Amino acid sequence: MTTRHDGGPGVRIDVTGLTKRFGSVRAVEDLSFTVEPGVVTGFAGPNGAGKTTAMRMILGLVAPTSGTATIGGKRYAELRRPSQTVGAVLDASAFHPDHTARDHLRIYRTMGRHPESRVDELLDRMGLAHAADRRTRTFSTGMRQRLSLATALLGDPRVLLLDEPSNGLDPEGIAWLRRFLRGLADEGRTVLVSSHVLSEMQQVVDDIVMISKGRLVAAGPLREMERDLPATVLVRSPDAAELRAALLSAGGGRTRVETVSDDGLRVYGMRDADIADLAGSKGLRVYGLTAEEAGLERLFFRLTGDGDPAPRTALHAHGPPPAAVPPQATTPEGNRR
Ligand SMILES: Nc1ncnc2c1ncn2[C@@H]1O[C@H](COP(=O)(O)OP(=O)(O)OP(=O)(O)O)[C@@H](O)[C@H]1O
Repeated sequence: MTTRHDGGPGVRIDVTGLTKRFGSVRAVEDLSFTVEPGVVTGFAGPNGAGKTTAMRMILGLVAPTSGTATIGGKRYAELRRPSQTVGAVLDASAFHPDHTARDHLRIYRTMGRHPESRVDELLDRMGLAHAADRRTRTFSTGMRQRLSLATALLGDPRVLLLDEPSNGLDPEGIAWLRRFLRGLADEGRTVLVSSHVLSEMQQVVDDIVMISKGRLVAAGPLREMERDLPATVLVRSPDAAELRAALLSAGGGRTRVETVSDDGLRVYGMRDADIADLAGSKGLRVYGLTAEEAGLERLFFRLTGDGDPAPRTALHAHGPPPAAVPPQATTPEGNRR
């Protein structure tokens, strides 16, 4: 077993040929990937791609139609002390509204037979000590996410599976979550975190498993995938048609130009300064130039062949990103309520 981190033995997740059909719905189809310890692995894909179903199969909550998922070489049902091996958050809202944060953790602590000291330790670590005796009905989304994570960590598990943990978090909450996930990986843990917001995931993950319509699209280190993407520049110009012709003519076959809106072009294979110079020399107006980073969204759309996503950096041509979806009704220990 390998780990890219020095902090103790790591536990790998192996998913092999995993398939789940619900009647005629192919939720997960012949999915194979590994999740390594010591890094944060993003499980990315649009709504309905099959992320939750795959995670539920890894956790033994849904029986696969075929294929296997193992944690440290064992299926979930074969683990001797599951809550000391795997912590999971599939739903950050599954709390009894009248229980306090401390009540909640004490119940799960008792069920998992974890040391009593874990409750206060985790309330502290999650920044919830001040709210320990408040009823969870008064908790904000961010506080609920933190309490879910605390529950998942009660058994000090080496493996964490988190389904859309950034859902509903404000920018400060997302920044906290990023630091938290990085800390878990730095402790040598195996961290699989799903999200349908690819741009958000890009800032925290080391490895990525990308799925679409239940199938694997790509898997591997994010940096390597990004390297394969050509740099692009978004250009906003009221003379877009003329500029497009000039770019193609000057680029001599090395430059590709995509029309993204009435006055928006995406240019492949030419630097922003060269585009500005060319436009100036032809007397064409340019109102905006944005060098785009090789983003996960572009990678995803390129790999799935579904066309490029709406440009968000400069042109805002196609409206806001999709809304977050509510998580599923499952407790951190995986039992439906
Ligand atoms: N119990 C079920 N019965 C029938 N169909 C299901 C069931 N659970 C999931 N599905 C279907 O399987 C597909 C994958 O759903 P899943 O929730 O795993 O996707 P997801 O990637 O987690 O999406 P989201 O980001 O929206 O949560 C969807 O078409 C969904 O409707």
